[in-house]
Amino acid sequence: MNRINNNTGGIIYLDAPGGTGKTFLINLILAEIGAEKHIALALASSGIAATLMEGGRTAHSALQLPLNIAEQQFLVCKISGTSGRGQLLKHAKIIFWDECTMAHKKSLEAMDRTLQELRKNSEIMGGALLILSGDFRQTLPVIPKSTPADEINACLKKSHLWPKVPILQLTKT
Ligand SMILES: Nc1ncnc2c1ncn2[C@@H]1O[C@H](COP(=O)(O)OP(=O)(O)OP(=O)(O)O)[C@@H](O)[C@H]1O
Repeated sequence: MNRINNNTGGIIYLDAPGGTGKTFLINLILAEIGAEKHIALALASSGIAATLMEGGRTAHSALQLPLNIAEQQFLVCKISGTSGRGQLLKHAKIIFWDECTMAHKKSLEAMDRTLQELRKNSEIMGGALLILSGDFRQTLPVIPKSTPADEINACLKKSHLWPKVPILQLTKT
C-alpha cells in the first residue's frame, strides 16, 4: 500500500505455494484500493483464475494479446489510448496478474511496451505497479508441440524483465 500511495511503479512477484492465500490477499488489496477510489486492474492467465478476483479479466482479453504470442517479435498490444480499455491501462494505479507463471514471457514484455507507450513513460510498466502472483511449482506456459526446454525458455523467469522483479514470499496466512 505504501508503494501505491507513493506512486512507486515497477513489478513485484508474490510467491507462495498453492492454497496459501495469494488470491485472497489480492482481493483484500483490491477492496482497499476500491475504497480509496483508485483504479486497479485484476488480470489472470486463465478464465477460472480471473473469476476468483473482484472484477477479474483474463490478461489475453484485457491486453488484446494474440493467440500466437510465441511467434511475435517486439509486440505492442493494439489498444488505443482513447478506448475504455486504454484509459484503464493509462490510469490504473496497480495491476494484478494472478497465475502469472502460465504466461509466456512475451506477454509480459508486450505489456511493458504497451504501458510505456500508453502512459508516455519509459520506466518499467510505464511507471505502473504490477503485482505478479503465482507458483512456478504448479504450472508453466503451455506451448503446443513443444519440448520441456521450450516451456522453460518461454516462462517469465527467462524474460529480460525478470532480473528487475523483487520477490515477496507469503509466510503467514
Ligand atoms: N488469511 C485468510 N483468512 C481466511 N481464509 C483464507 C486466508 N487466506 C486464504 N484463505 C482461504 O484459503 C483458500 C485458498 O486461498 P487462495 O485461493 O487465496 O490461495 P492461492 O495461494 O491463491 O492458491 P492457488 O495458488 O492454488 O491459486 C481460499 O478459500 C481462501 O478464502
